[in-house]
Amino acid sequence: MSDATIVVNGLRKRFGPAVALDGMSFTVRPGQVTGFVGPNGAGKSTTMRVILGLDAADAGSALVGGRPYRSLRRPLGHVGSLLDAGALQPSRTARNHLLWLAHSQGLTDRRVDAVIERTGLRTVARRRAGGFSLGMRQRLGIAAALLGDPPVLMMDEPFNGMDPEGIVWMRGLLRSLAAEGRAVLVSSHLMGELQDTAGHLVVVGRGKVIADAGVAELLAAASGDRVTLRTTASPEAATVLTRAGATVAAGPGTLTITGLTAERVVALLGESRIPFSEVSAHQATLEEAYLELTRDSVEFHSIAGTGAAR
Ligand SMILES: Nc1ncnc2c1ncn2[C@@H]1O[C@H](COP(=O)(O)OP(=O)(O)OP(=O)(O)O)[C@@H](O)[C@H]1O
Repeated sequence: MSDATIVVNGLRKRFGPAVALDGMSFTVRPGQVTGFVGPNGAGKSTTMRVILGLDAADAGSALVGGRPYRSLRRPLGHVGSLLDAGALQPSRTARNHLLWLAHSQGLTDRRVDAVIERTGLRTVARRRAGGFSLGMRQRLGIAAALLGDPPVLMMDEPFNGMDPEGIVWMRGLLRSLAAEGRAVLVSSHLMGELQDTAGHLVVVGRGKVIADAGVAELLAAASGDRVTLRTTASPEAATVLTRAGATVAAGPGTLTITGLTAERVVALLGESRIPFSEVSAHQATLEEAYLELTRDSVEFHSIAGTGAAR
């Protein structure tokens, strides 16, 4: 799918004195889920609105499959989006809402039934959307986004309001949409939602990109080279490992070692016949990696955290 890219280049946007976008640039590639994350007010929604032509940027460009959204004749066939799941006519049934959208874009009733099936809405398709829970509205919004079978998908906080079963379902759906070769951009606040789903992360703060990298790469960088060791012979272990060049810090019941790999630690302890019950390389979570990256970009730190509560 060569149309499956989003290219955002140098976007700037002010709302009065507030700078919403300050040179936002990134590319969303096909075949993987790209997580779009950052603190409140970082500019995620504004970026998505500019990509969809709902807000005009003061400078820069945003292209979907190489073209500005506004130049697309049948946009649903190029990009599907979920921005505000509340935006629907409450008296229409879910199916009628989708039929109305489909007919406005020259799409068939068969597409409507296909997306109802794919989003698990079959049993409620003839119910009025006004009575839907937020999670069901999200599914309906996603059904609408999929109507035109677009190569590009963009979703603003699709996990919002979903119960745990819905979250698991959503992760699977996002992964399968990406596996079909689509470019999938998903904003989220909760890193746990994106762990095991996103292959790539675009981390933003204060209107620009802070990090743009593969998830594996970010996790490796955040994990550092720390190794945890559990042993009943701490002093002996510390002596051997320090002599081999490591820095050793004692924690509750464990030693934390930097400067040696877990394999090397095991080998050194074995050579010196020092007993141990655990040697493990520290594996950061996506949330730890994210918090580390965005530490300087959060608009409102908690008062206790800044030491200002005196
Ligand atoms: N219509 C608007 N009028 C005035 N200011 C706006 C408007 N839309 C966005 N902003 C401001 O632009 C900045 C970026 O907001 P945006 O909603 O894009 O961030 P976000 O990353 O999506 O935040 P959140 O995670 O809270 O949804 C914020 O400072 C916000 O207050």
